[in-house]
Amino acid sequence: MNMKQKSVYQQTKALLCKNFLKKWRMKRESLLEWGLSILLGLCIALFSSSMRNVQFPGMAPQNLGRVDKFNSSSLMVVYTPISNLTQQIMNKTALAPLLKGTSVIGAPNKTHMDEILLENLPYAMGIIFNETFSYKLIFFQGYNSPLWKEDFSDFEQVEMIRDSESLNEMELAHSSFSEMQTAVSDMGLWRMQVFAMARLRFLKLKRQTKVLLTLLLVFGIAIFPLIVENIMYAMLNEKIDWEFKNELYFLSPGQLPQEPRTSLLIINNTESNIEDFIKSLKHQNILLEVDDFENRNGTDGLSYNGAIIVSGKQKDYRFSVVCNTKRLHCFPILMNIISNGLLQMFNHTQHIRIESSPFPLSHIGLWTGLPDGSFFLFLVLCSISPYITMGSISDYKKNAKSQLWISGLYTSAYWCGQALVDVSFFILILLLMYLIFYIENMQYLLITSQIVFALVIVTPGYAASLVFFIYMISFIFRKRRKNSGLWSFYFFFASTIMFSITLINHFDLSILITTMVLVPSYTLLGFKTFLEVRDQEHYREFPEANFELSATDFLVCFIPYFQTLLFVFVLRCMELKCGKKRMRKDPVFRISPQSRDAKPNPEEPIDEDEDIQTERIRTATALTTSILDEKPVIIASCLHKEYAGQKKSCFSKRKKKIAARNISFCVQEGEILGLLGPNGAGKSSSIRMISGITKPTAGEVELKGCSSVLGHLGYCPQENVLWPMLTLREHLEVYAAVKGLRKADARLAIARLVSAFKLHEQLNVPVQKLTAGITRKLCFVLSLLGNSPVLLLDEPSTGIDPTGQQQMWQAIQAVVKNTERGVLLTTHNLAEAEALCDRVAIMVSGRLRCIGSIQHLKNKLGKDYILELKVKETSQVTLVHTEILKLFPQAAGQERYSSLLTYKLPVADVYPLSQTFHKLEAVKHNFNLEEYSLSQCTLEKVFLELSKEQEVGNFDEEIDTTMRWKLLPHSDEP
Ligand SMILES: Nc1ncnc2c1ncn2[C@@H]1O[C@H](COP(=O)(O)OP(=O)(O)OP(=O)(O)O)[C@@H](O)[C@H]1O
Repeated sequence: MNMKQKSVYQQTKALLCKNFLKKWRMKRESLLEWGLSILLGLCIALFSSSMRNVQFPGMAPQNLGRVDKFNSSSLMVVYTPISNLTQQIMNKTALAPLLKGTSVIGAPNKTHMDEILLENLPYAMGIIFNETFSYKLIFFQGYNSPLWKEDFSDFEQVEMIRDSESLNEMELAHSSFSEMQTAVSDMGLWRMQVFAMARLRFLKLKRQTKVLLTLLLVFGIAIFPLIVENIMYAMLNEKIDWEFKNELYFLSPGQLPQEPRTSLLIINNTESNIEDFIKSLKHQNILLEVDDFENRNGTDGLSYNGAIIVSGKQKDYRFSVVCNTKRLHCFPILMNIISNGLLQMFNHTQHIRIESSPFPLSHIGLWTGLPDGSFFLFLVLCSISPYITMGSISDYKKNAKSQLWISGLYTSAYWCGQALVDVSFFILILLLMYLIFYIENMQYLLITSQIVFALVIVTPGYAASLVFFIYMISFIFRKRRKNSGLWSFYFFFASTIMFSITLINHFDLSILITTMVLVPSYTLLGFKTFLEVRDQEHYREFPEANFELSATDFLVCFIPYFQTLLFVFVLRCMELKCGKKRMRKDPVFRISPQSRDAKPNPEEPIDEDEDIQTERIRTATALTTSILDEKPVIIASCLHKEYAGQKKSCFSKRKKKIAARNISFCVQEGEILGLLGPNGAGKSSSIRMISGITKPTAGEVELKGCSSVLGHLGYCPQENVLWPMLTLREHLEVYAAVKGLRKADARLAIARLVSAFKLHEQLNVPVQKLTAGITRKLCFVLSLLGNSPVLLLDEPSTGIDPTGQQQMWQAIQAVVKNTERGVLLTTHNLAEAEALCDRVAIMVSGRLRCIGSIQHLKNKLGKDYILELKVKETSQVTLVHTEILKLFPQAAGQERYSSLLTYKLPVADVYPLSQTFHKLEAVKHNFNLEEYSLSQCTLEKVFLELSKEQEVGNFDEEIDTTMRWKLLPHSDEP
């Protein structure tokens, strides 16, 4: 084989292996599920051989008035500050139809504006323009403010005005939520959340065609033996059911001889006339041969199929029948002829018919009395529940559960809401199975009102116990795959084993009840068996009377209820031990918010800049202060996070990955803090620790309002945590209910957010069909819903178009400004940070590198100059480098590509610029440079350079601090 062939062969082999592995991993789960279902099907043979989108009520149309009906002729608009731009904006704004006749006045500053506003109270409104993108509108409460406007059409001519309206909408929406939410009690909120979770579960179940198809398949398997039995029974009945008619062996009068029929021989041994009997036989349409003279005794010769010998006296006949041994059914026919003859003699009009029927094959009864197919039906019924109730595993894996908890969902509300739908659905399936069982066994069943009552008690209990049992299993295996097929098989297997144990022990009641208690899937079948046993016991004593259930019998019906209570309790304990940090005190599970216990940070901060040290001290002080008003909204103190890294080989030690090192910062009320940093710097880890999703290895987090009723967070995670089958509207409605917004409030809040973010067209589209940008917007909008005192936004604007980003920025500013809320925002977009953040912190390799206002960072890091030189001949590079260091002794070399040299020059080296350029011109001339450039260092450049500190692989062990970029010393002069 030559090299080329060999290579093609190897490539093909590799491709085949890759494809096989890929396909195998992709299909493994479905294979498991379907495979096990088929396995379940195979058990049939073994066994028998052994024995809309539902909408909340649509939004009620609200006539809230129109903007152009807004009586503004007497209104005065005062704006500040006065600049060319603000004047232009206001002139344009004054042309808008709704401001027709309104006087627009400029005020040099805020104090001046307030004076004018007070003089003209209440017919005045103020506009304060900010430096960046936004401006603030000031209205006197209750007067003239265009609060409830849904119609934005008039605004489309002036984009600026429309934006301000959305901004205003957002502010108003948020200020109104605080009043609404306090009105919802703990139990009221719990109920709302339960219904929201039930609705969520119902929608998911309804739209998961795979689950429904699997259920249908299992259901089909369950009733398959019954169907087969019935078909076989019908076929056998049709073929074998036949009547033993006289014509089978005997000729009719006047009929020609025809094999195997003969005439019927009557031998009269009575010595008298038997005319009455003969007459009655003639009515049966049989050709008779009567021997009155005792010529024949009926036993000799094969010329007759049968003979009746009559003896005795008149009216006291005795009959003997003689049959041809080759005619199998002749005896019953002769018996029937005699019987009907006698009936005729006694003037009875009816006559007896005899039929041959097969043994009822479809009802080969086990000695419990349960027929085969029906018994199998019950067994499969026990194992159907995992297909319905294991949805919480996917919620856990997709982080949807964490997201709901962060949004304030009570743990118990999550499980109870799910159970509400799962239990009802399971009861429905049970009832359907009962119906099938009843139809199948109608003639054998003993149904009394007491049995029906017992079933009515036991069925919901059984459904609830099995559902909570599976919730427990789902919680334990929440990090694994959803092996519903496997669990279904285990349930089937366990029930079969339990039945065998009770069978071996001759249905001993104590053993039966023990197995019912120990194996929840067997409880129903056990109860059925229990009824059978009680029936048999009763029948032995009183064969005639119907058996009735005693009070102790009814106690057995409550076994599943005890199991349910036990499972709910275990679930609660597991949630308490391993669940997420709770934001609120659960009114049902009685779990209190977990105290964020502080573990001391092992690392001492080293080589930290002054601003980081100041922030650390500020954070420590804020943590210990007892004055609530001075408490920041977010306090992150000495946060440290270590992840267990991957092993390089099975013998090597697992290296830890440090994502955050001793981070301290706080966010004040009304502040937006931007957290910047390169990929893998530890931003998301920090935000996850603050939200409570991840537990810090060391350090402490304190959030405002976390132990109060409003203790939930507005969190927009980096990945979109959504349910693909649900529509945008359904997501908003579910989260609104979780956050405790009443229906009317939720409707209003949703309408406002939808119109502010222009999501009308996507309202009823399932998330899986939305574009990435819209999906991201939805995640952001969900975090805005409700009155969250803390907003944690992890790269919210990723994938959103510039218009959407602006809407988002305005919304963030609107919810924060002049409120008690604080926002922590991570972003890679420096423009976003500049537009939004009051302060910015830059993280590199898990450490905070600098923190402060944008201006502070610019002053601190962005003052140096960047010198770039491109040489024509690479041999000149060393010479040029030496020359530059000679001319600018403080120059710091940056990256070097073959012919491109980059230096960072401190301001002191550069000024005066004329001299610098003179020197550079000389270098260009002497060293034959292609080109050179000298430019100021931007914030972006600083960010990029700080990012370079983060070397790949730093996280496995300690950071190599020798690799750190040393900032040049800078002077305070400009
Ligand atoms: N669950 C985890 N297990 C192990 N390592 C993790 C885990 N989560 C994050 N890391 C590691 O921790 C480091 C910090 O990750 P993190 O997601 O916090 O960075 P980031 O700054 O948010 O990055 P990006 O900007 O890409 O979102 C990374 O090296 C990452 O690989």
